[in-house]
Amino acid sequence: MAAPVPSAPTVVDAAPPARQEEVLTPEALAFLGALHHRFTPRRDELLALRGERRREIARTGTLDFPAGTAHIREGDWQVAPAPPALTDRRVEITGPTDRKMTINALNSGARVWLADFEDATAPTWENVVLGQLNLIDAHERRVDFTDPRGKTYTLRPDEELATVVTRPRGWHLDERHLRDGDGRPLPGALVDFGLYFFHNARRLLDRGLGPYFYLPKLESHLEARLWNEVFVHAQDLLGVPQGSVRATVLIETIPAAFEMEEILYELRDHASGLNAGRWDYLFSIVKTFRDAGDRFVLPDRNAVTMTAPFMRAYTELLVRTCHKRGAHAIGGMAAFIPSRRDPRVNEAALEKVRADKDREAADGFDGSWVAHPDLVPVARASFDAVLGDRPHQKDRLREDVRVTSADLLAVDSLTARPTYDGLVNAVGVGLRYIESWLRGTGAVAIFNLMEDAATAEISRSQIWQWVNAGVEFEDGRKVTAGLVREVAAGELAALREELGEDAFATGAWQRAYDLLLRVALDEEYVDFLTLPAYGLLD
Ligand SMILES: CC(=O)SCCNC(=O)CCNC(=O)[C@H](O)C(C)(C)COP(=O)(O)OP(=O)(O)OC[C@H]1O[C@@H](n2cnc3c(N)ncnc32)[C@H](O)[C@@H]1OP(=O)(O)O
Ligand SMILES: O=CC(=O)O
Ligand SMILES: [Mg+2]
Repeated sequence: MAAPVPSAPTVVDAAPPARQEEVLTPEALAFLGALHHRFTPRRDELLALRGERRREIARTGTLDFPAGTAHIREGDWQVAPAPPALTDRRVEITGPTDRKMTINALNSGARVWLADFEDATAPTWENVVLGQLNLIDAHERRVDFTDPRGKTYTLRPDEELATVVTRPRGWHLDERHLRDGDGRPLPGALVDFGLYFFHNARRLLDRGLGPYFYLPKLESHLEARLWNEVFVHAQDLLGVPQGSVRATVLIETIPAAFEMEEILYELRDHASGLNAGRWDYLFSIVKTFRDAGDRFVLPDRNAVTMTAPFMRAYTELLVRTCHKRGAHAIGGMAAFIPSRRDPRVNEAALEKVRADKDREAADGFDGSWVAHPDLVPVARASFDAVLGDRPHQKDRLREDVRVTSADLLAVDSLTARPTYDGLVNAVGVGLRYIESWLRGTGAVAIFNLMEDAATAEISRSQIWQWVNAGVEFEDGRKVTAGLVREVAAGELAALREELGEDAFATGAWQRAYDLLLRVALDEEYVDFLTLPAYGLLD
């Protein structure tokens, strides 16, 4: 008897954005249903495994390179050669997929655009559906747009456009507006991947490109294996040649830093690189070792730089691992945002980003991320200076790099301590970011820095960590839940004063305040702030 055909998911509780039917065609929904039927049970097991592993880390207080996969680390293998469009990746711009930013990013002069359904996007149904529509329209070259002021946006000629690499949501997030016959939501990761792949894979291949992805927030090589199985099955279902998909994996959790080789190995026929996702990485350190008392207490976020020894160990190991396996090593995001209004802020941002990109290029990275079009020339200059006409520097094997587990875990080598100002900043950033996210905007400039889901996770997790580790400031004041509430109430009152009653009331401030206190203070640490936040989103 033939296997039953999985039923297509249905859309529930969602006002349909214009042209939704072009994205959620019956065929596309059937494709999502097939992915969901086959892979969601394993996704669920892997999420449960994260919890088990975390409990084991809480028990042992440490992490190490897994003994069971030593043969992979010692083996002789390489990832598939990079396709032409992903051979020179010296500058990559990231950002959400709204229509204006889609055009601006594609036109920015960067080699790659990371089209983001993760850290930079609040996954409202409208953002999810219209983001996919904008990508389809961009690939169809019909994405022109006029803003409310009458400014028009059109795409540059093909050869000047960035290559699109789409980042689906992480494994942990569900898409509650798409449900199977039993009422279960589909994983957001499969929805974002599936819709992009279904609508664009063939068209991209016809143009000599391909369906390219960034994979976020992985915690183990088993999660990479699941992604690989999704790719193989999706390619089969659409009759697309195996190996068409290319994936760059973000190494942005501390458990994944111990499995870089294994992650590349699992994806080797589809892998095109690793990226050093520094912000989620810091969040993951706090989260993973949250029961370890004082040992993993990070100082104020702005005091932890990429030259801290444990951060450097992580990026050096990433470059070495990638180049040993023939993969690209892509650097991370410097959060300084240029200003077109304030030359002083602008110059300071350019200078800091320049230093960050210079260091990455000198360390052997093959390219790096920027958050804003005005930073593209800055990053390009840093990489041009090192690469010249070469598309990458994978021949720099960095065999000089030796990184031990102790190096990756040496957080206590930092001498800076948390400060009261750092607490005020964490509360202020957390509040402002969550408020923006709840209104549907997942990337914002706050205090001249780029803030997204990853950086906001650091803010709220640091507050949780400082309270739970009983941190004392230099003046002897202890970080308590009471102090955090006092600071948060002061911030909220100041915002109300600054914005005025009307603007304050039309924002989502009270909900943001309540949520921040919950995810920063609840005794039971919430794994991702976006999980409870999603329940408050349209
Ligand atoms: C930890 C991580 O995961 S990092 C990756 C995820 N985070 C991101 O991708 C953040 C990307 N960056 C952004 O979203 C934006 O740069 C922000 C929100 C930080 C700042 O944006 P704005 O306040 O609009 O900046 P600003 O006013 O200077 O923008 C100037 C122009 O550049 C455009 N722009 C700014 N950043 C981007 C971007 N990343 N992609 C495309 N266009 C952009 C703006 O749309 C604006 O266009 P316009 O002149 O046509 O209106
Ligand atoms: O996604 C990138 C990060 O730094 O987090
Ligand atoms: Mg991230």
